[in-house]
Amino acid sequence: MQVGLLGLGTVGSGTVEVLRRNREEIARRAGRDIVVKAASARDLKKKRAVSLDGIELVADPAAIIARPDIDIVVELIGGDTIARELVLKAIAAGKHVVTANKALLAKHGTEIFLAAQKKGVMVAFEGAVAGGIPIIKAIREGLTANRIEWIAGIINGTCNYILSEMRDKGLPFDMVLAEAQRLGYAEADPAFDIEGIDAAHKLTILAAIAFGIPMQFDKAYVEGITRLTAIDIKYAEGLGYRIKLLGIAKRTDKGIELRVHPTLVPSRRLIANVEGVMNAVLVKGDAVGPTLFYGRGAGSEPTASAVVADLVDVTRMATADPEHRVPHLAFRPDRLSDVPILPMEAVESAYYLRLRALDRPGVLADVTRICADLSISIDAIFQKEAGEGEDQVDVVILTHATQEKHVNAAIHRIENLPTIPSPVVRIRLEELL
Ligand SMILES: NC(=O)C1=CN([C@@H]2O[C@H](COP(=O)(O)OP(=O)(O)OC[C@H]3O[C@@H](n4cnc5c(N)ncnc54)[C@H](O)[C@@H]3O)[C@@H](O)[C@H]2O)C=CC1
Ligand SMILES: N[C@@H](CC=O)C(=O)O
Ligand code: NA
Repeated sequence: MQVGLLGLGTVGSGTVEVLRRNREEIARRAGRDIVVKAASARDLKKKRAVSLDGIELVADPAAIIARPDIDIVVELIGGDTIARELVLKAIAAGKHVVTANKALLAKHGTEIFLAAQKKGVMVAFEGAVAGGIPIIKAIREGLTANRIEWIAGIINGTCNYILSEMRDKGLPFDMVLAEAQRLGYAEADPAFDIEGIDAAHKLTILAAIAFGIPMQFDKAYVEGITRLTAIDIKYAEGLGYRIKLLGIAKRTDKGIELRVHPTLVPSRRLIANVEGVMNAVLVKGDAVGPTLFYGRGAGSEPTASAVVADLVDVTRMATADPEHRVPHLAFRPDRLSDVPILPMEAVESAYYLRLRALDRPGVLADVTRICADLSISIDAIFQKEAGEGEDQVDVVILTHATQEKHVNAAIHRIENLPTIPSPVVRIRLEELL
């Protein structure tokens, strides 16, 4: 199979390297040689760590799509503008497409998969979610007997790396983010990572293949890690929890929860101990029960591992009748469900609340009364010691599961108390299993 590669950055160069190094083994698996014939790059003269011997370098990615000798176009440019045009162009030209671009699929997946279905070509995207972990294949094929109940995952390597390094080494946020960028983990615009957007792109894709719903990125609740403070990480640790950026997709009687936010997870859970760039995805199926998938979620060769696996899959299935291929999103495109995505206020979770209170009698009574009025059941309440010479104390409350709208109402009332001078910190808490 002849491959045309669009983009020779972190993942593109890893793909060239893995294909070159494991060429023979890959050919023995795929039944045919898979070779990169041409690649497009913005800077043709740039010195690269990877050997490009035998690969024709061109500036214009559209020229690669137009070549009749290219069977598969691999899109590794990123973003959802040029990449969308190129992917649609490749499909229209009858090429199969492999991409690791979650932003593109979460926003334009419906259009892209429809175009591919009409043209009878494949669009493979294992690299788009949790890097090297074969989670798309696992959910779409390995767990296909199950009614998936929920998914909870650490699906952004950059954020997990930042949280781990802040907690373990006490390093400042900005310094760790710069290191994640240097290591090739972060998106071109790292705001996509730290604001939770990249995790929401991936969660959108996971929810679609798990529940048989259309991609609905615009309905996902997205909260990143930029407002997390060292003090909450420390208090959580003291209470037996770790804070992780989780993507959660869950079926309920009323609809589907689709949410990305920092989450307290009991420290004894396996997923709480996933550190650095590693990702982990918990999938609960009705027949299999809980399953956990773990591995590198970002970086050059881990992501290339998924891209090359897709190339092998496409090579194996290229001559098969399109009707007999696994559907792109696991479910037949004409059998998608219109079950609604729940607004965040309707979601149920437990909560960690931290308030800074004036050290006066009756403050705790006021706060607990507000919670009781709103039927919020308190699991534990801790008052931290005031610092030397301070007349304010931190109060930490852990609640039982309750609807988010009740917690928001309680926070509003607590913040209006004269004894509470600053905003209440709210972090969701999930026991998970
Ligand atoms: N870096 C990672 O760990 C992972 C990245 N991804 C996804 O893979 C894709 C690529 O990511 P990276 O390799 O990290 O990005 P990158 O920024 O390292 O590489 C992108 C490459 O595309 C080139 N490019 C940009 N515009 C171009 C154009 N018009 N024509 C030709 N080339 C152009 C750039 O010069 C750059 O070399 C993105 O969609 C990203 O979200 C997915 C999983 C992991
Ligand atoms: N920026 C992403 C790269 C992989 O998808 C991440 O940090 O996880
Ligand atoms: Na993957």
